[in-house]
Amino acid sequence: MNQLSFTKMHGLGNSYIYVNMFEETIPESLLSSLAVKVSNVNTGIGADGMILICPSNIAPVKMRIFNSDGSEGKNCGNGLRCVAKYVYEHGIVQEPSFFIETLSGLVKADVTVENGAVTSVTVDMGKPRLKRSQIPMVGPEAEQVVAEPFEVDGQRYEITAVSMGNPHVIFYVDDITTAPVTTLGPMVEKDKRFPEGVNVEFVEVINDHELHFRVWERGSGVTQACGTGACAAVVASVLNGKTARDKETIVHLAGGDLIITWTEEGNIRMTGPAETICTGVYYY
Ligand SMILES: N[C@@H](CCC[C@H](N)C(=O)O)C(=O)O
Repeated sequence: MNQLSFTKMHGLGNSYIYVNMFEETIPESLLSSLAVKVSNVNTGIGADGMILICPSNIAPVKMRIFNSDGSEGKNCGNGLRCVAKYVYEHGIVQEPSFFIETLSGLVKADVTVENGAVTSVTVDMGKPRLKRSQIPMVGPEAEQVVAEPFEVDGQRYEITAVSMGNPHVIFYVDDITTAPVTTLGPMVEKDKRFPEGVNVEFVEVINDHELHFRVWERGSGVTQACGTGACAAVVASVLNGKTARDKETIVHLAGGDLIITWTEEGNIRMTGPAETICTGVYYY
């Protein structure tokens, strides 16, 4: 039987099983099925997926994220803050500001440390990608998808699509408590117009710097929070004239709040917490 040391961490309730690949070895062919197994709440550890903290040739560390269905994502906002906490607290990095490699590029993390523990992390998530071909979504490649009519099951909606290195689609709702997260979410996640699938977000605008947010994540379903999704919601809200550019926006997720700014220079800055739940050994 194989065994694996792990750390379970969460960012606003979006939990993953973190594996330190500086010390562990897992064959590439097992990663997807292992993510499914460890995520299972009954027969595994229970999480929204698995995140690998890996050596990198271009940064101090590389993050790989697997959803609970075993699919590999290209980015994860809550995961980045947890990886930043892990590598700082485990001495893999010594400076409070450092780069993390992801499958969608390099991002920069700045940790806030109190009594040796990381309490909050700001990540410069880079620039949102707005062309249809970059989401990706079928249709005219160079066009943006902003307040575009979108029909599902005979019902008409309006969508805005944003890539934060991974695909997001935003639906505005009048009341977040009745948002059709578990009904519309899974239908849109696998809609053919999004050839790589999509993370589906529901947003209620409170005012020009505050949003309510719920999510159906590609590959994981309902989660308490999605960092890249919250960044995408802020971008969508600026594009739709609902919130201001270059101003801090508070995004209220099911698991707590993120503070996000789409800066004048074009990058997205996200600040929020990262927490360690437990460590252990998993047998497989
Ligand atoms: N929870 C994440 C996003 C995880 C990946 C996503 N489900 C995908 O497949 O793109 C976040 O905090 O950003």
